Parts: sequence; C-alpha cells; structure tokens
Amino acid sequence: MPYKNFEEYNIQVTDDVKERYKNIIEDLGENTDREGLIKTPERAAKAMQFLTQGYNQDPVEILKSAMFKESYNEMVIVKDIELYSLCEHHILPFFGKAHIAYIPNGQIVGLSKLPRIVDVFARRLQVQERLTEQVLDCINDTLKPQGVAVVIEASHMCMMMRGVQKQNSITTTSGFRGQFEKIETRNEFLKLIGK
Ligand SMILES: Nc1nc2c(ncn2[C@@H]2O[C@H](COP(=O)(O)OP(=O)(O)OP(=O)(O)O)[C@@H](O)[C@H]2O)c(=O)[nH]1
Ligand SMILES: [Zn+2]
Repeated sequence: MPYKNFEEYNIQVTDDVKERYKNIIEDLGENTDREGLIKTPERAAKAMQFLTQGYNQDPVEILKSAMFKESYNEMVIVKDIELYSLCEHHILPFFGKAHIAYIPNGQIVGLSKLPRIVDVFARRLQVQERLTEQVLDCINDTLKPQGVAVVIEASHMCMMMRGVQKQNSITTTSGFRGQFEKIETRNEFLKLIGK
C-alpha cells in the first residue's frame, strides 16, 4: 500500500471515489454544482466506504476476542439479527434477518459477536448464498462447536426497484454443519426460530 497509515489511505480513497462519483452523477444527467449536490460525491464516497468496511475487518479475530470455556451443551440461538448488504451484481441493497444457532463444544462465544460477524461479511459486495456460507464457516472453523446453523431471509432491492419488480418475494438461504445435519436437531432449530 503506497500510504503511510490507514487514516491516510481512507482520505485518499474518499478523494478518489468522490471524483468518480462526480463523473457518474454528471453522466447520469445531473449538475454537481447545484447546491443540493455539491457535497453529494463526498457523502456517497463515505457511505460506500461504510457499507463495504467488512473488507478491512477480521471476523476470526472478533470471535476469538470473546470465547469462554463453558460446559453448556445445548443449542444457543440468536435470531432476528437485522442485516444490510449490497448485491454484487447491481450494487443495490439487500436486507433482512439472519438467524444463527450453535451447540457448544467446551466453549461459548460472546453473544454480540455473532451479529458482529454477520455485519463483517454483509458489509461487502455479496450474494446471499456466499454470505450465509461465510458466516457458517467462520463460526464452525473458529469456535469448533458440535454444530452450527445459519438461516438468512432477505429482500433484494434489485428485484424490487428494477428488473423483475417483485415487491413481496423473500429469499431464504440456509446452511447446517455438524449436529444440525441431523434432521431432528435442524427441525428443533427451525421450530425455535418460527420456521
Ligand atoms: N443467486 C443470487 N442471485 C442474486 C443475488 N442478488 C442478485 N441476484 C441476481 O443476480 C442476477 C444477475 O443476472 P443478470 O441477468 O446478469 O442481470 P440483469 O440483466 O440485471 O437481471 P435482472 O435482475 O433479471 O434484470 C439476477 O437474476 C439477480 O436477481 C443473490 O444474492 N444471489
Ligand atoms: Zn442485484
């Protein structure tokens, strides 16, 4: 990286992206000198950096920062975790909820870390299937539980505002590892999240 530190890198990226947004907005037929739009390229550059900050975050470190030895042997579920991501095909939002469960294997994880890793992977250019699998694999490989399950339900703006223009369709993706590959355990989880 040709920059001295991360802060300098951020300023440089904001400047670069800002200039490109200015061109895009003009190409789309707007006047970037009108009052309401003067700061828009910079705002958009900062917003996009916020929405893609997951590239600069380490989900494994986040989980490892709060793992505790504990003998609890039952299912732990955190459901209704809201998520906002960007579809990698159109760079339009998709948003919805993630439901995560795991069965500990000698260690538990700080509950807040599960939504935190959802955000790390969601704040990238994504497809819902990969997002689901990345959350699943990260928990499985780091916490090494007896099992882990992830369900994501999301609405895709690229299917709502444009393209096929369907307002009510919800896409569900899921992944199961370990104990959750057994149908009874999987069904118990699905029942507990109301599916
Ligand atoms: N599998 C999957 N597809 C997605 C996701 N987000 C958006 N898509 C789809 O990506 C596809 C891209 O298809 P293309 O035909 O290349 O793009 P397009 O011409 O804009 O397609 P339309 O959206 O049908 O107008 C579309 O079918 C989108 O619905 C996602 O998370 N997972
Ligand atoms: Zn899309």
